Amino acid sequence: MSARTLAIQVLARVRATDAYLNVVLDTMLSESPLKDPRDTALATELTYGATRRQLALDYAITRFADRKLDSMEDRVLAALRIGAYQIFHTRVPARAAVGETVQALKELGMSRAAGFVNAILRKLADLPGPPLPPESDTVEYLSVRESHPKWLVERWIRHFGRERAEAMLVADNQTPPIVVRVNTTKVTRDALLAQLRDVGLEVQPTTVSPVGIVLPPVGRLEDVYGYREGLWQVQDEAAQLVGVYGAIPETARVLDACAAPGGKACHQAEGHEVVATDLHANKLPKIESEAKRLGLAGKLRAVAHDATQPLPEELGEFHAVLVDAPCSGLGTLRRHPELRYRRKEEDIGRLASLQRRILENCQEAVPPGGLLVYAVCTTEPQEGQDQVDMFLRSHPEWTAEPPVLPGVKLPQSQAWLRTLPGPEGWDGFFAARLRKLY
Ligand SMILES: C[S@@+](CC[C@H](N)C(=O)[O-])C[C@H]1O[C@@H](n2cnc3c(N)ncnc32)[C@H](O)[C@@H]1O
Repeated sequence: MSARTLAIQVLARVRATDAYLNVVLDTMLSESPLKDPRDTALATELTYGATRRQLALDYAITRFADRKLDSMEDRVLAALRIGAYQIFHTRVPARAAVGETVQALKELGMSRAAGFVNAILRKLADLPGPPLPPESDTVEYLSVRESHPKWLVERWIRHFGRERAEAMLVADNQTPPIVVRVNTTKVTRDALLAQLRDVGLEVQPTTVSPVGIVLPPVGRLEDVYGYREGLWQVQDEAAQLVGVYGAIPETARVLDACAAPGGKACHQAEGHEVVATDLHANKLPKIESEAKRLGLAGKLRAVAHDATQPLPEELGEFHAVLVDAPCSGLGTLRRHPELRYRRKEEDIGRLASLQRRILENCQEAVPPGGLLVYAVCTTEPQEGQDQVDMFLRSHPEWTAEPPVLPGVKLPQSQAWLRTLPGPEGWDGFFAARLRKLY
């Protein structure tokens, strides 16, 4: 199988089943591994790139197609998107992009559609660049140019201003760097940086997180130095900052109430005894296997539990609770490129209500003097700052208490930790550190 044949099948399956792109890609790559690692890299770039740019590619394809995109067979539309992506966004010469994509479709037994796809792709290849609406309509223009739904473009301009909103849209179309958190129970960051350089990797420390390392593009992460030994765990710099910002005292027993897949729970387990709960029992083995790989299994227990419901007594008492709540995920669109087309504006209010219920329930588990760290990987104030403001207004026994962290300069506005997608290269996160006074 070629990279393009696999890429067409991946996009077709994502469209047909509404599945996550990363899950389908990983499954298909393990079912039908490509022999050359360069083909794996190409299939990854084509599927992620064509999904990130999907709205703009569809805008171009629609110009030349004599039928509606919705009525096209999944593999035909996937081939058109993959072909158009190569033409507009890669160095593949246009002629090869068209020829190889049409060939891939034929290999899938779709010879009858090949002529149709060939004709459209050739017309796209003749264009000087991707077609765009007039700049006079800012929202429509940015929506197509950066491939985000109009409601989201409008919303970001309203919340963050045109300049920041544009930077966020652009950042969502970049491939994120691979960032790992050093397992400080096994190695220091300086020592791990030196060890990774010794094996020939060009690594850099993260600029703000004191425990992060940026890796260069690598093949399988499992083959990178230190993976098997549990010296690091993949985690975006902004997600690492949530753990750092939490600054939970060393002796505290910690509940991570929404823990899967376990990045923040394992971070906490480096210094604390942690109970990691999640609504979905099928997500617990991933948390457990990561804790085991990192040598933290003795410090972490994973349990299925709904965070809107009172905690079972047998889980014991906690000094601090982390609520990394289910959210709209709008701070992580570069990692989950299909999410921007699936999310609806109404989801934000629905998720904010769920977060509110989780927060209300989890605050009960914190004793006077204890901490609650609330975090969401979204850009939306309704799920972040507004949520916490509302909580504090109705709970005079709680206060926001930003940590004192000598030597760590956090991106912080007033009492909160907030990161936004943009040139800083990290995900969008919001976190608040709350103390129960009485
Ligand atoms: C943002 S993710 C947590 C990420 C995790 N803290 C990490 O750093 O790897 C939110 C998690 O909340 C879980 N979740 C959703 N509703 C929940 C509920 N009612 N109770 C507990 N967990 C829930 C989801 O299954 C999801 O794994």
